[in-house]
Amino acid sequence: MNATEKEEREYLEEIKEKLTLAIRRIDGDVRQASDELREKKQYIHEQQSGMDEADMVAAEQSINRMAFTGEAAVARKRKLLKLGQSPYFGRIDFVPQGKEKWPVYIGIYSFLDERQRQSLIYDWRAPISSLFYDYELGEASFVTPAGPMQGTIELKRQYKIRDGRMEFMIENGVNIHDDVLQRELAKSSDDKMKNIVATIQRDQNAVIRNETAPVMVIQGVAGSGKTSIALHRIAFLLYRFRETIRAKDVLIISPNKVFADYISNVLPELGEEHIPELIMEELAADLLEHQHPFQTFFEQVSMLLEKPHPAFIERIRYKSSFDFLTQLNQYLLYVENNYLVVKELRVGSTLVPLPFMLAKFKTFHRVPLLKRFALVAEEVRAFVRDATKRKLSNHEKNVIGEAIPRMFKFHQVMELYRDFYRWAGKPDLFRLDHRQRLEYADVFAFIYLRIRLEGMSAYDHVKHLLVDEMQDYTPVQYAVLARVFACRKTILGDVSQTVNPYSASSAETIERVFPQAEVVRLYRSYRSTMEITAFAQRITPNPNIIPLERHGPEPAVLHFGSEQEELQAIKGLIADFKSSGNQSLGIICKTLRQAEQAHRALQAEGIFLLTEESTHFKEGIIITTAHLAKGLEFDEVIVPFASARSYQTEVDKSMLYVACTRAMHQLTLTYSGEVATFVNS
Ligand SMILES: Nc1ncnc2c1ncn2[C@@H]1O[C@H](COP(=O)(O)OP(=O)(O)OP(=O)(O)O)[C@@H](O)[C@H]1O
Repeated sequence: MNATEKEEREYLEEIKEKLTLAIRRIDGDVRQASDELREKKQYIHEQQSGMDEADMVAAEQSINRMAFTGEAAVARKRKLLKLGQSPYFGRIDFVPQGKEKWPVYIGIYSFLDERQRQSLIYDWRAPISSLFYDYELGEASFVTPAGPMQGTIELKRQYKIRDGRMEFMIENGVNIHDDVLQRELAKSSDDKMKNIVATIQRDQNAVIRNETAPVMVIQGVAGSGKTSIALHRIAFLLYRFRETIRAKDVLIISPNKVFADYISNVLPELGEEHIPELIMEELAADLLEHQHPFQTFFEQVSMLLEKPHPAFIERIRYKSSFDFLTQLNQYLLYVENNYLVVKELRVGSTLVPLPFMLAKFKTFHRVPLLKRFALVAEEVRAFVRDATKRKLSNHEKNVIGEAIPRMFKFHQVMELYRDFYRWAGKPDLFRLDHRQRLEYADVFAFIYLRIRLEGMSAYDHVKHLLVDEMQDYTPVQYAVLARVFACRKTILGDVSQTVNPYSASSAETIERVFPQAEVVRLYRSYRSTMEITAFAQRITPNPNIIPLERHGPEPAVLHFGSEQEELQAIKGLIADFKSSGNQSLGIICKTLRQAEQAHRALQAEGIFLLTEESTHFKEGIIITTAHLAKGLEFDEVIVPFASARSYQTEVDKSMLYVACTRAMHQLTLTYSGEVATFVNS
């Protein structure tokens, strides 16, 4: 051990000591708070009879305050305990111009020596911590609340501290990030998504710390860290704007419950509370007030995979186009200009003249059309009241209330939605599914019409919206999101990983809906070995992808005489996996039917079947579909039934690409008959 390392180890012990003391102090505070709380409750209980309402309110407030202080102390203690395990991961010695050297240790949370009023550990989100991510040795600057601060970085170190013990320390080198990154990526993954604070890369840091973009669109290749970055960005914004945004003010829209569960660890690991999340279908059901049953996205994709009917594809294709949104908007104009015929109105002996009626409709022209009638009716009632100089009877009120909506051709948004297809000259493109539900492609278009015609304010409280898997949402869906969520947004995805190529959106499409968006493109891929990335590139090429230099076995493509033989061989692969040291294995099929078939054959091997109904991510060996595996990753992936018979269409190709890009270290495809042509191309 050299002198520097010895010094650092001693310093680590010192910090741990200080953390232990701080924890003890908190324990004391918590004990005191709980004693006081008990005493206060006792006092109130005894004095209750003599207290008036104001006393009771004051007592309740003081109890709440005490409880809050107690809870805050407990939360702080939890953070300090975690810091005790791994207090910091980086250090820079920064010398601001004309000032003394400033050693800055950076950790997952901040730690202040309260007695000396000195920061011992800086939160990774603090302004000064950006130096660690953005610069090597030499000149550097960061932005403080008082303006930019220039200086020089004289030293940069990285540490891996686990269970309070220093595992390694890396000094100054130009590639210090790469060394640690390589070690991190070579590890096996056994669990849910993890935080990456110690190895955030410069381009990723720029996205995380962007404070200005009203809409941030991250288009990144498979494994480029999009989801990780987006979650770190939320943690950053919660820190930076802690006075105005709380965890409960953020909303994550995820593709499914398993994914939501898979990512649910990251923010708590970063010390933030749980963030509310919804899956797209839940949002849709909520916006439809649970009144219109509809097909799910999974069901739509399953139909495309199992029975790809041309008319069904045509409906999806049309409703996923930007033109469709334009036509809906044109139709709304047409409705305004043609379906509302304002007339004069006779109420008893009073005539409400046409100019009055027109003027009132004009006054409310910004109000959604179907909401205007009630407002105009109020005005008309006032007019008649003034004219007759008496109160109106209920009958007269009702006459007015009913007569005005009658000036409009339709009453239900569903009638208008059907009419849209007649107007567009495409009546065949609207169909309910075999269970009389809306097809998935219609859900957001119908919601869009509802919002435009009836208004909506259900999600005004959301201050930041995160949308993952953006490629799977259509322009109409984005138009709905834009209207429902007026807040800032982070939208991320990869157009190569669409599960439905007929309805895929690229960053460019999203830019058309959000012209104010800042688009960032990420090409470095961190997840897979170069061999796996090269293999996946043969399925869906992307010349821009930059795989991180990390090697592993070549992906294997194994041929068998029959499906039985194939499944028998997979049992052998599972046994190999169990003795390999790898911790997670994903067996990823094209369809649920295939996954169920494989599950039946492999059940004895302790495999968990993940389906659309699953709500939790499972560790170990999982069998699932490519659609559900999207966003997840495994040390090892097996793709069964990778035959030409099974993988034929564009949708199939997307599925194969998604399945292969889930593998971090090892990938095996098995098939019987002919191998899928996408694999050979
Ligand atoms: N800077 C980094 N340091 C360490 N690991 C990283 C970094 N960036 C990404 N990773 C790792 O790369 C893997 C892929 O990250 P993530 O799932 O966020 O990517 P993604 O772009 O959302 O992937 P996909 O679109 O393929 O689902 C994860 O294991 C993540 O921890």
